[in-house]
Amino acid sequence: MTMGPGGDDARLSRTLAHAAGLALLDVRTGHAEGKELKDKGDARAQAVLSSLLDYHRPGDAVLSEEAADSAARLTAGRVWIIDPLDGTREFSERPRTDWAVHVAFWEAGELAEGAIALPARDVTYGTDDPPVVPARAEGPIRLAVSRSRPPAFVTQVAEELGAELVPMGSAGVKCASVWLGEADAYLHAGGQFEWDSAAPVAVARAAGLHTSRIDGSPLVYNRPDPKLPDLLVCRTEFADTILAAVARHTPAEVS
Ligand SMILES: Nc1ncnc2c1ncn2[C@@H]1O[C@H](COP(=O)(O)O)[C@@H](OP(=O)(O)O)[C@H]1O
Ligand SMILES: [Mg+2]
Repeated sequence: MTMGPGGDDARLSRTLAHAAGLALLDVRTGHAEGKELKDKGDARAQAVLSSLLDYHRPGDAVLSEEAADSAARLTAGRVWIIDPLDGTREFSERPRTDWAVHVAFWEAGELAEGAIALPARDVTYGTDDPPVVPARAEGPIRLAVSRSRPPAFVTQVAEELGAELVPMGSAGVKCASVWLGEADAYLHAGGQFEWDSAAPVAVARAAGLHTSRIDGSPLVYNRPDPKLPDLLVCRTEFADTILAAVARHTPAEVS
């Protein structure tokens, strides 16, 4: 852990996510629509995160959805993995609130800290103060799933489990729905990148949730190829049941 300007790494993750979130809210008050609004949001949030990281942690490497990748991160001991705007589509659809800023900190082989801001809901979750997962009410398993491109195999798994699908945008918001008790699991396959899940997975782990690939193997970050196409984040009591159901359905998205 590094203490420096901006506090320790967990505290800095929160500060960065919150600051980029304020900038995104400002962008959203403008007149831009559609692709122009998405592009402005991506660029502004990237600029805020990049300048704050340059100032607070000039020696650290960065992997961002919105910046050129550098091989330097593969030999670095400290790497920030950021998605300046996750749920870009939903960001451009005012007044939707299911979009997020992801800031994760990776150190020596493992996700160490992270924060995710949901600016339109005026809340930031972080490993510095992990969410407390509420007790579960009775009822069918609820699976958070992409609202715009739900993987076909998730529908098959849901049918087998008698589960309900809860569609929403943003990987981060779907993970948050699990620690908030609004869903029991976020199941995804078919494509994603490390920045889509790093910060939400760091927070989910700190909250005591199960996090893995859909074959049950560990999620590994800061690899040479940042593709990380599938994941399961869920309440621990459902991990075995969901992984077993997934194993009975070969996802076309990953076959
Ligand atoms: N099949 C796929 N291939 C690549 N990225 C995907 C994907 N499905 C989802 N994602 C990414 O995961 C994030 C959440 O998607 P969704 O809301 O559909 O669940 C989005 O990130 P961005 O908004 O940062 O691009 C989206 O681009
Ligand atoms: Mg994303």
